[in-house]
Amino acid sequence: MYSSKVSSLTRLNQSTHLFRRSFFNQTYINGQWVSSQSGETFKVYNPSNGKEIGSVPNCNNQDADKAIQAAYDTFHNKWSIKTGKERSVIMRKFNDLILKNKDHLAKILTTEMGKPVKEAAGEIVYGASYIEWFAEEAKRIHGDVLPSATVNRRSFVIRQPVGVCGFITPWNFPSSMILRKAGPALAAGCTIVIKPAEDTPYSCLALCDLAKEAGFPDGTINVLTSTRSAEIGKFLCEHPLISKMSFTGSTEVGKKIMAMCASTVKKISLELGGNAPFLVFNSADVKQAVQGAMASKFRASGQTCVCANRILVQDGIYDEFIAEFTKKAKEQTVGDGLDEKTILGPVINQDQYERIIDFVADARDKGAKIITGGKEKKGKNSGFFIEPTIIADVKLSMRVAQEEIFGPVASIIKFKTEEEAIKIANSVDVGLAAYLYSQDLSQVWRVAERLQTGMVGINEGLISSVEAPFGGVKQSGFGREGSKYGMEDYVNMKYICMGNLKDVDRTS
Ligand SMILES: NC(=O)c1ccc[n+]([C@@H]2O[C@H](COP(=O)([O-])OP(=O)(O)OC[C@H]3O[C@@H](n4cnc5c(N)ncnc54)[C@H](O)[C@@H]3O)[C@@H](O)[C@H]2O)c1
Ligand SMILES: O=CCCC(=O)O
Repeated sequence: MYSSKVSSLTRLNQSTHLFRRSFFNQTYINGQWVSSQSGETFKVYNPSNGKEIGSVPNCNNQDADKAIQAAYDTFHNKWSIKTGKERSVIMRKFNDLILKNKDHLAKILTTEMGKPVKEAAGEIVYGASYIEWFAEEAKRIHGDVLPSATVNRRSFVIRQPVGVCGFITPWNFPSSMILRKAGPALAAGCTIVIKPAEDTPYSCLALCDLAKEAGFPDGTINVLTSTRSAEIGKFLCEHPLISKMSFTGSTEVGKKIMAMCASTVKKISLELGGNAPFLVFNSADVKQAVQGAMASKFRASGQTCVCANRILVQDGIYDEFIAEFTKKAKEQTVGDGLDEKTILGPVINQDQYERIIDFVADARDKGAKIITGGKEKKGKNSGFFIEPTIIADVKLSMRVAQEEIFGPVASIIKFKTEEEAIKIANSVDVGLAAYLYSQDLSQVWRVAERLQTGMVGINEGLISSVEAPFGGVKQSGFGREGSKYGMEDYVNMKYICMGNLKDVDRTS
């Protein structure tokens, strides 16, 4: 298993030299490792130390066209014509290969993205779970027989793959955001063209090598590593041979994707930004709430779309919650994700680093209290580290309350009544995840049903799992990834009407 080009990956642990060489320096189109037709490459850096990891091809529209054409041919001639069971067998093998190489993939992920290697291994397992789940679902893409209003007719619904799918994915989950889309797409019989985030192309390329080993036909999975996001994005969205775009990233870019897809009326899924409210009521178990807040806020150094962004705490337990939360936050070890002791890695890059530091300054200037942190951990040129930060007495006018922080900064707002908390929670134009902590069962249902989000965690800070539908409402997008609902985004429903059935026409 895991032979040829990637054999160095299996030796990842043995020396830094081999480790560095195991990062692919070509992209993957039509089953081949290739350079860009532009002849250009771009550099990728490790956010823990600012050092260059390597270079990958800077693909252009010519490369994109080649990848789309390969995906189109493979869709029609090889992948969609397999039975669900045949696709399932290959997907199952892909899942097994990912899990077998979990530790190697985790190190690649940590090196390019920064999250601690244990957390990265968790992401690999999480991503693989979508391949495993949808490998099973591939065998269950059922149709329907509908009751017909006319005796000499029979009506059916069949569900068919949408066709070639374009994926544009973010850097914060370089592996699982791709696999979460690839699971249902591949199971349905679709082929894919992926444009991974420019900060983190290596996890995607390593997955392709495993996909080849698993036996996907050439052209089933294609990758465009590129810094030309806007150009390639437009090309994919407007290309007539692409039937569906699935985008995970910011709301700002998601709106552009939606507008660009209008020209060819593509099916789209948008998994966009959040601004999760985390409500802690007086009846909550405070220790449990703090544990949930730690998990939700500081996962991936605060760089997840479902991270608690506004922590709303009721006045009766406000001081107790802050004291306990501060104690736990101070215990976090910040550092290089490859160091086993690290709990919090760096943030992704200089822009993100400066954005977060500005958020803290804005809150401080407007009168919030910085309880702990708020500072860079080391010189920013040697890694983008930020201490876990807690800001109390946050007002709604502050940037930490209005915008998605995407960093290890917790903003805490005091509230008095349930009505006030719900009003604040729903006051933003996005609605991905929300959390609430309460031991009052009636309150739990009252509040959960009124929160304007696609997902709600009750007395639970980590809610993502393959069995559950992941997705948002409002400007957090639409479409659902994972679960029994996840296949719907990758199939078209076709109604088939069979008429003039003489032998069943009871009127003749
Ligand atoms: N809802 C979810 O499931 C989910 C998951 C992860 C991240 N996110 C969101 O993603 C954001 C952070 O990720 P990011 O900074 O990579 O987001 P981003 O929108 O800047 O980039 C996402 C992807 O879009 C590409 N891109 C950028 N500009 C583009 C353009 N004009 N046309 C086409 N593609 C373009 C990028 O290269 C990248 O591959 C946050 O807002 C976060 O909440 C959402
Ligand atoms: O960042 C968004 C994805 C996070 C998750 O799947 O839990």
